[in-house]
Amino acid sequence: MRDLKAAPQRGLLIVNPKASTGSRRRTRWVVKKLDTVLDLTVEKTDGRGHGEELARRGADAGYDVVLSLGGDGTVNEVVNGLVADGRTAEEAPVFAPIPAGSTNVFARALGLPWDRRRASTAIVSALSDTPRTRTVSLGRAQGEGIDRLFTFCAGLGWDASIIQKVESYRKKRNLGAHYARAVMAELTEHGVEGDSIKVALSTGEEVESMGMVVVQNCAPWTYLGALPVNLNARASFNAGLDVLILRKLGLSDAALTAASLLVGRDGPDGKHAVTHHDLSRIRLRASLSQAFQLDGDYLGERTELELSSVPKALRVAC
Ligand SMILES: Nc1ncnc2c1ncn2[C@@H]1O[C@H](COP(=O)(O)OP(=O)(O)OP(=O)(O)O)[C@@H](O)[C@H]1O
Repeated sequence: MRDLKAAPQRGLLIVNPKASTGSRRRTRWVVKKLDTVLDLTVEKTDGRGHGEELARRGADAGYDVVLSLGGDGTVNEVVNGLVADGRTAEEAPVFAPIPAGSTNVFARALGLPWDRRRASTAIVSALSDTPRTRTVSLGRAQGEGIDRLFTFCAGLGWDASIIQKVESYRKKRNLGAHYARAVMAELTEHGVEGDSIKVALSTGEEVESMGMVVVQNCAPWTYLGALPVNLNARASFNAGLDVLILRKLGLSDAALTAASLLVGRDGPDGKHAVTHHDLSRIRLRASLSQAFQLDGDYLGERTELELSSVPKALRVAC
């Protein structure tokens, strides 16, 4: 086990220069701040997958702390690189996410401020005199050519189709309006008829979803601006996975339920949607291939997936 040593620890900052709220000036500010407590190396990502490769190399090279400066896509890549090759939380470097995306769900779920300056200050304080870390769970998605960890959520069906649409709109500002537009577009395109997704829980229960299954490793599922969207409000880094299963989509009021869940107005009502808490495993089998998302990134279509909880998988400074 590699303990946090007295400063300066060796730190690697992985920067996504294309992250939606990043800039060279902001990166310089963060680097200067981190330099006060870390013997810091800075690396920039040059495209998809590079963050994972840099983090894996950083873990192999024995860095004490690896930080990301980017959005949740970069967080996902860096985390997958850090715990690659079966590294335990004790063997991997401590991780810290500095927000530079538009939503930054993982960092905010850890209690870090959205503002990167305030988040950097909190992380510097966590890494200073009395190193402060916590160990969090991760989720793992396996099946049909995928084996990846997720930090906050995975979804099959409607929510992933909506994320695909929001990504295609490309403009990152006014995310709330983009979500609302995507929900309406999804309703217009597919109506209220969802495809069947069979959900087998580690408790032995089996439930059928008509159109949407959202799995969370922590709460909230996402934010619309400052508003947390809590599909599974009890989800926690200290427990297994939580799941929301949309049960019926055959009626217009069910479509409204789905829409209001996705834009964060209401929690599940038990009739149209149910939730299950603290599960070690969830198996999904869809009648037709469905849109799939991991940590808010659309990853194509899948019919069969297994999602499992990896307890105490990663140490974070926050
Ligand atoms: N140099 C680069 N050029 C283009 N894309 C990159 C580069 N480096 C990383 N990426 C990719 O950009 C994607 C999105 O990055 P990230 O999540 O950090 O920012 P974001 O899109 O602004 O975040 P959010 O979705 O929260 O707004 C990641 O999947 C990553 O692989």
